[in-house]
Amino acid sequence: MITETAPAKINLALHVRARRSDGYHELETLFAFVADGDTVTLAPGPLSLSITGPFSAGLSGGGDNLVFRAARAFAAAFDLPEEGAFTLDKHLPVASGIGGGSADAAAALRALARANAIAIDDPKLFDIAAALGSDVPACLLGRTALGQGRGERLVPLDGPTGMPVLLVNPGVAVSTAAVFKAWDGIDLGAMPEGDVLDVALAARNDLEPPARRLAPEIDGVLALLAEGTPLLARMSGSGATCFALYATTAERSAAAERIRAAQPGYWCLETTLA
Ligand SMILES: C[C@@](CO)(OP(=O)(O)O)[C@H](O)COP(=O)(O)OP(=O)(O)OC[C@H]1O[C@@H](n2ccc(N)nc2=O)[C@H](O)[C@@H]1O
Ligand SMILES: Nc1ncnc2c1ncn2[C@@H]1O[C@H](COP(=O)(O)OP(=O)(O)O)[C@@H](O)[C@H]1O
Repeated sequence: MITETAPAKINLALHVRARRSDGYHELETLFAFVADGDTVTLAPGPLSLSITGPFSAGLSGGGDNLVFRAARAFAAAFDLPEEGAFTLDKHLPVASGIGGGSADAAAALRALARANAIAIDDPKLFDIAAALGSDVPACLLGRTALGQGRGERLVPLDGPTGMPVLLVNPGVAVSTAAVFKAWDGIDLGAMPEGDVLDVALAARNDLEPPARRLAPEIDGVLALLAEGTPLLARMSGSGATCFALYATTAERSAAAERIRAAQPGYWCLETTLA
């Protein structure tokens, strides 16, 4: 059996630069990953998927699941039979801006590559990933990177590994397509260059205003995160999950404790940057 982790992605910053004629948007985004997420396992057998874990309810295990889509695309690209008994242990909230589905697809591709002795940096794997979703190539790379294009053009960067992070989700699913559609079309400018943390601090998430209009619960999450002592508090991706970075684990734990007491229904994950 092969086990692959599917860590949550966060967008330390996300600048939307232009609407494209193909329905996507031109981005500049700082991708980072945390130490926790879903887990995908692959055992020999016919193609199947079993979903366990705290966020398994409400997630379809049918053919449209990104794990199945990844397995079918892998088989087609490498001319192999469609097979593999997958288990997905789902710990990340669904449709929440932290790329859970994309991470699962990337983990399934990594597991299949290992099972078939295909190099993990095979360019064909990145082509499959890009066809599955804009965030899947970044999840396949799995390290801090600048993403351009619709997110698939990647430049690896050295990030602040080990930095304490708190993720908070208010329990509302947000549609990525709807948030991009609600973007006002105004290009607020390029992302600066330099040290990842400095760039993140100087940059923005341009999807925050439209996401906040669609899901006002995000306002409450950002207000709670701002009350502590974060180095940076911001929404990730198209939301509704927000993250905060801290200098110490004590500051992160104090913030988590305060938020859990104020909003017991919110999902809070205390983790670190990978
Ligand atoms: C916003 C981001 C930031 O990392 O993350 P999430 O909020 O999904 O985590 C990504 O760009 C999401 O990537 P992903 O979730 O893979 O999106 P896709 O399946 O490719 O696209 C879903 C829909 O989002 C819109 N979309 C996505 C990416 C992009 N650069 N421009 C877009 O306009 C399109 O309407 C598209 O139909
Ligand atoms: N394995 C999966 N995990 C999560 N969502 C999935 C999965 N497979 C398909 N999806 C679908 O993909 C959409 C986006 O999910 P997700 O990747 O969690 O969003 P986000 O990137 O915003 O965090 C959801 O609407 C969900 O139904």
